[in-house]
Amino acid sequence: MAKLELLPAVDVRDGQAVRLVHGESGTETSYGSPLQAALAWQSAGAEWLHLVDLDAAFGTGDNRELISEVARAMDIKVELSGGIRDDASLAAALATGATRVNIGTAAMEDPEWVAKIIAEHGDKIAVGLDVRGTTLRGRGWTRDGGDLWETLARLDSEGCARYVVTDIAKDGTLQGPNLQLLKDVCARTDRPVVASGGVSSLDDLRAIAELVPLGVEGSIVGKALYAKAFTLEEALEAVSR
Ligand SMILES: O=C(O)c1ccccc1NCC(=O)[C@H](O)[C@H](O)COP(=O)(O)O
Repeated sequence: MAKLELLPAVDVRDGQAVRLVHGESGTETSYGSPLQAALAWQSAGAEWLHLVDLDAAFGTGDNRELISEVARAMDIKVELSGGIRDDASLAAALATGATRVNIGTAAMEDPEWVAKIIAEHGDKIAVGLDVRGTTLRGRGWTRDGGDLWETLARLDSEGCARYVVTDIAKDGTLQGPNLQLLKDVCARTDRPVVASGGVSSLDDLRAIAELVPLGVEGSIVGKALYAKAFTLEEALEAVSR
């Protein structure tokens, strides 16, 4: 059976690595230098880094230079997220050398542009399906963006290569992933799914790994690593068999 990929997260706000609760601005816990965090995950054996520009996602500025510095310093694969909504921000994201970029808001607000970039860039484009219930949320998860299932069907028909699925109610809470949501998404698409939000324990990761045969390819892990619920080495070991 294919193993579950792990993507340790570095979410950047105002130049610092942070974690939010439910993705809400103002709930930040700071964890210092994003570059140091990213290098630590790489040294611990990560094959992927999930790197998020939260200011770009919220529209409160951006950390573009720092994000680029972090992405360029990595020898591992990078998934870049946050505020990629037009040609300029996409070009800047791809210029960092990121393996793939994650599109959120634009998938709801600018479907024609997203269809165009999917056609142009193939599996360098993933779409973030960030939901409360089955309602998508955009603009840093602050605004409703339509129905999950309608959007998934549209993106599938346009050839979207991969989805990053986040239950916002779980994100940053250490309350465990929404396994049912992941199963439901996998039942409606044959594209790989990356799980995000809520991982609290090695058992959570093992439970997500059970969904690999259904189409779950990877899991993002943020708060649990920063809170030292387990080490990345332990997590990689837990999903390696
Ligand atoms: O990814 C985004 O664009 C984003 C926008 C607004 C708020 C949060 C956003 N991302 C958060 C993440 O990707 C987290 O790193 C990830 O879900 C990890 O969650 P957890 O393991 O629960 O800390």
